[in-house]
Amino acid sequence: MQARVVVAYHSGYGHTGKQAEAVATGAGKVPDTEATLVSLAELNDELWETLQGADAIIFGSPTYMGGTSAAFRAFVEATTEVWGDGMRWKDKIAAGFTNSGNMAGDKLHSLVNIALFAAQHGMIWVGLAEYGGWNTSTGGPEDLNRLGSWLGAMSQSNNDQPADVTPGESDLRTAEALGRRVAEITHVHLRGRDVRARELASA
Ligand SMILES: Cc1cc2nc3c(=O)[nH]c(=O)nc-3n(C[C@H](O)[C@H](O)[C@H](O)COP(=O)(O)O)c2cc1C
Repeated sequence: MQARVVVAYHSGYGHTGKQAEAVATGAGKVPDTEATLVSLAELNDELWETLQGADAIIFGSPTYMGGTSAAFRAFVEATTEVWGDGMRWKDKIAAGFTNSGNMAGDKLHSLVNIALFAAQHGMIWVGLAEYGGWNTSTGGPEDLNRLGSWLGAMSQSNNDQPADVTPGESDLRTAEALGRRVAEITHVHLRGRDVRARELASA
């Protein structure tokens, strides 16, 4: 069975876009997974069709002033149409990621906001499930999940460097890990749903 994972992101200056690419790479590494990357810069019919066809949507936004970007928020508000039309994203798998300039930078607030948004749609949230890194005397910034986030994947980009340099390698590996996990969980979910439908049909 093919799992369709869509990574839907906004990025003002490319840094969250780099993270989004890594998330999609991770998802695409899981066999029988179709990983699609879509920008939320333009909310057109093609975008809505792609999102409707997804089994899982991984949402990404930069953290601006302690929350998701205005463009991401415009997308969130536009999804009320999907919600109002019979909760069409209900039971899709969801996850989230964010990038910002500071190590903390209030990124958690963006992830909480994205998780609440997914919950309002009746989606099933998947966290990162990796130990936190860079938290011992022998740890360092190269550790996986160096920013110690579990609700979703975080990455940090130096404010004075472009997206081809920052976020760094460990944050991109962390983003890949999220993509892989979401794809794996999506396969399990699809299989389970299939089995359950057959059980109910034969009951
Ligand atoms: C309007 C604005 C607000 C920002 N607010 C924050 C913030 O609250 N916390 C933070 O750590 N960085 C903040 N930054 C820095 C960005 O998060 C950082 O530059 C990030 O890499 C931008 O991602 P992007 O290239 O995908 O747009 C802000 C940047 C902008 C332009």
